[in-house]
Amino acid sequence: MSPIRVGVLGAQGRMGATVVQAVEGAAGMEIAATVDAGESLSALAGAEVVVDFTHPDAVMDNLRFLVEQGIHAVVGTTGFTGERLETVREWLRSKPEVGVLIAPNFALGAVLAMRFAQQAARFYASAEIIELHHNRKADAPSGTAAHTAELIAQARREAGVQPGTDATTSEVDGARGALIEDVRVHSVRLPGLVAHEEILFGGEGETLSIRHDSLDRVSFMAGVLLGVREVRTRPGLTVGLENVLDL
Ligand SMILES: NC(=O)C1=CN([C@@H]2O[C@H](COP(=O)(O)OP(=O)(O)OC[C@H]3O[C@@H](n4cnc5c(N)ncnc54)[C@H](OP(=O)(O)O)[C@@H]3O)[C@@H](O)[C@H]2O)C=CC1
Ligand SMILES: O=C(O)C1=N[C@H](C(=O)O)C[C@H](O)C1
Repeated sequence: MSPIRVGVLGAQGRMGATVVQAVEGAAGMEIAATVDAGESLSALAGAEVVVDFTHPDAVMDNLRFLVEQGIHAVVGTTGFTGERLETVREWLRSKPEVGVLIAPNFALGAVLAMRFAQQAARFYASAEIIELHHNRKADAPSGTAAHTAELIAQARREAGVQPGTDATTSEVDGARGALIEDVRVHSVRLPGLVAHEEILFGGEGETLSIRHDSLDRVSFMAGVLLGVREVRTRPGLTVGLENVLDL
């Protein structure tokens, strides 16, 4: 069988460079093209699957090009709102054979942590998230933390659980974090960190902490390579690696 021809968008970035190395070392795939900021997307025309780790401001234009060209896409770039996802679905209506996989986090442990948090949410009215990242990260909160908060909020809604009480009446701006739906998310940025998330639940006389640490960007690669292999057989939009892992 001929190797999967993979294009990488953002190939000189922290994630893109790691993806190029991973594809080069993987069986059954090869690099078809790499594109960075300021370069023409047309170089990707010969790729079967393109991996995008660029910037929230760039990713929608990239995706529109890929869908129009009939190229499957595996996207790790953050910044996907419900509205953006709906736009991608709209583009895919005229290209039903194209697969797009968008995942806020490709690390297995992060995907499991999100699923465990989703399972725990109906048992605990009070939940807060702390995400910790390197200080070169452009967006806050992280896409993973935002997605985790949405999953917790959705699980509570489905179970009819109201968010827990919080007696704060006086607050320095930002001290209680950002609200994603009804879940508070706190963002830490420090050199030395890679990507970390702690999901905290509080109940009667107990707390539950679910923590995941990516200590190296290699932690994302098994998920990205799985996505590259699977996206060709999954037409339409898939959001979250959990769907590919059948979790
Ligand atoms: N889903 C997941 O598992 C993960 C997701 N991410 C996400 O991936 C994204 C990238 O992260 P990271 O690699 O750390 O960031 P970097 O800034 O290191 O890399 C981004 C790269 O993309 C380039 N770029 C920007 N715009 C374009 C464009 N229009 N076309 C092609 N290339 C472009 C940048 O170039 P220049 O510097 O010149 O602007 C840079 O080289 C972020 O949104 C991050 O949150 C990160 C890790 C894991
Ligand atoms: O920018 C990063 O580094 C990461 N971004 C993603 C996010 O925002 O969730 C995934 C991971 O946390 C690393």
